[in-house]
Amino acid sequence: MEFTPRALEERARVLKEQLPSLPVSLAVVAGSGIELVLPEARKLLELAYHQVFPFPVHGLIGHTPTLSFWEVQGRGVLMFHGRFHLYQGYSAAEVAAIPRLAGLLGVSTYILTNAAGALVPTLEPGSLVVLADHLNLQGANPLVGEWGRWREPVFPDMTHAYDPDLRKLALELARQAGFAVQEGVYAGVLGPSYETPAEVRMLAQLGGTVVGMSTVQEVIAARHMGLRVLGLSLVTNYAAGIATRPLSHEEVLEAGAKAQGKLVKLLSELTTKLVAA
Ligand SMILES: O=P(O)(O)O[C@@H]1C[C@H](O)[C@@H](CO)O1
Ligand code: HPA
Repeated sequence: MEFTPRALEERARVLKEQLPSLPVSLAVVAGSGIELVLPEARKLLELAYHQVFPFPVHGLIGHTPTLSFWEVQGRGVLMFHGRFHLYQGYSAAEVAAIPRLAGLLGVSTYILTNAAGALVPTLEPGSLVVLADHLNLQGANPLVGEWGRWREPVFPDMTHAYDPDLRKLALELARQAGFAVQEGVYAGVLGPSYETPAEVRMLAQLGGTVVGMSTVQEVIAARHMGLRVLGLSLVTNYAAGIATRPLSHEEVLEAGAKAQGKLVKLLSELTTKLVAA
């Protein structure tokens, strides 16, 4: 059955009745191999994705697909553990369901994390990249057809897709914590095969800093919903040709798990600041 705006709106209506009645301001999405928690907050509820999304959910190693609801200073924070990827066979509309649902539930700020490969040799695995922009090289857009007509604007501006104030705040907090961090451009490819060394050279020449297989559809949909977006890439590996050994998803998951402490700390501080603002 086709996934329609009506189906998502209906699901959001039902979820609003199930979720604790706190004003929700923030949603956070965890990328591959990244287990996110908010150490200073209280988890009030957890729902499996098949209870949350009105389309069939099939998983991928590295993801425990659940939505958790946290209370931070009397406000609600949604955490989406795992995302939908085009390469898994999900449509662009399904991939974009997370930010759209978050928007319907009242979220105004959308923070996404992902695991990504470094396109430049100076960017070491384990470091963080605050996304300043992206290249959508996935050959898809979540606003095509009915979803684009769902709400205004039909042609959303993407000049400041990644919110300048949120970027500044994330950079400041990461630097204060002593993390290796820089701003960069996310080259979003379809996958699931990793890039060839020639593709990696091309992506770097196009202006990419990191490469990954997610993020761009979500960001387009989030901007269409009017959400402020912050994107954080955890560099899990050097991209092909820069890396000295073949790439594997297991390695990406392992590296993600090893460095996720940084993201947990940064997100915890960001959340506290943003919820209080
Ligand atoms: O969901 P993210 O973008 O973190 O997942 C990355 C990109 C691919 O799905 C996978 C490749 O190993 O990890
Ligand atoms: O090197 C990569 N390429 C594409 N996607 C990725 N996700 C993690 N690492 C990579």
